[in-house]
Amino acid sequence: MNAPDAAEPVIAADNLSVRFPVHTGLRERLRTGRRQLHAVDGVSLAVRASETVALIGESGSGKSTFGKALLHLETAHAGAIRFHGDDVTAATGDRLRELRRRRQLVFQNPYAAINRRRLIRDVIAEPLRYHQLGRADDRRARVHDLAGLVGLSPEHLDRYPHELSGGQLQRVVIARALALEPEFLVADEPTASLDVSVGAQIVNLFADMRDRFGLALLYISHDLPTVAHLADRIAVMYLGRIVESAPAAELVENPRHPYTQVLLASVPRRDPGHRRTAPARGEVPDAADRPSGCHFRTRCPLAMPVCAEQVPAAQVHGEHMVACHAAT
Ligand SMILES: Nc1ncnc2c1ncn2[C@@H]1O[C@H](COP(=O)(O)OP(=O)(O)OP(=O)(O)O)[C@@H](O)[C@H]1O
Repeated sequence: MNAPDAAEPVIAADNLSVRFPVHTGLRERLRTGRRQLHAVDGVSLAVRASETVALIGESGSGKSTFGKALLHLETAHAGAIRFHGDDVTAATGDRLRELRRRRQLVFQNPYAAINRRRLIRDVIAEPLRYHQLGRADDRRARVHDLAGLVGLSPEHLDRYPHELSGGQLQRVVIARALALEPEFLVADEPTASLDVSVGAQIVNLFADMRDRFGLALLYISHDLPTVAHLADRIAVMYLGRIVESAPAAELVENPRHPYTQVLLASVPRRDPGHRRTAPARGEVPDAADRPSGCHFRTRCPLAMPVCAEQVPAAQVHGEHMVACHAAT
């Protein structure tokens, strides 16, 4: 077997789309036909080993749906998912089972991810038992190692979930996700239910685990300051589409899409000379009824007539992509 190519993404989405049916009354269905909500609309994104790509955007922009689609937890309606270059979009059976081992999810609420009636040691051992890995003794030793790795002490293992804090429980979920030595991890707002300082420790733990195991990490968040430190690249999503992506420092220093500028402007800056962009007007439109052309145009301070008529093409300058008619 050839050595893996470091530049080859662990996982890549090519023009991936996910749609959901919109349930409407019979009269409307007869008038307009069956409607669909385009939660993810032609998204292309790749994550390499030891790399963190952050996906940011307001609630409802399709971030979680995209992350789940990469893990085969939502069905892709169009486009492809590649794992180490292989098209795995239609994987089933043993291949899908193997892929499930190699790709894991940590999501927002650790309480919802854990069976409350099991001891912590059994929670962490679940995937090892499910995939029938190792003998009972080996699994016991492995659970101890995993606990140490994520900063839990051996005493935590003989407790029940309700005896642990939110931060400790999120460490349990991370240990469980790492048990099968995945190559790709989706972290979906993993600090959203935690205090700021505990959340910061969890972010550091993700960075540690990424570096130690060479994980490809997709980190989903609506919090730009958090991801600016953690991520190598940031992609900004709005109503199903990536509107801008760039290396993290470049995106923060030189945001080119008005939506990214608005997201950054809502973050307090220490620099007193910093000019604030006007906040985006109004609410995010209904995802089942997106504006024509550029979906952001109804809230955009720079909107022009062309924005209603044409979907902006992706402009690529080096590693910086922006899809906006007004971006120069
Ligand atoms: N199972 C589903 N059935 C129907 N619509 C769905 C389903 N899951 C998500 N949606 C819709 O798809 C759109 C994208 O949702 P998604 O949860 O992916 O966004 P998000 O950016 O992750 O938001 P949040 O930060 O609130 O989780 C939303 O309009 C949501 O209501």
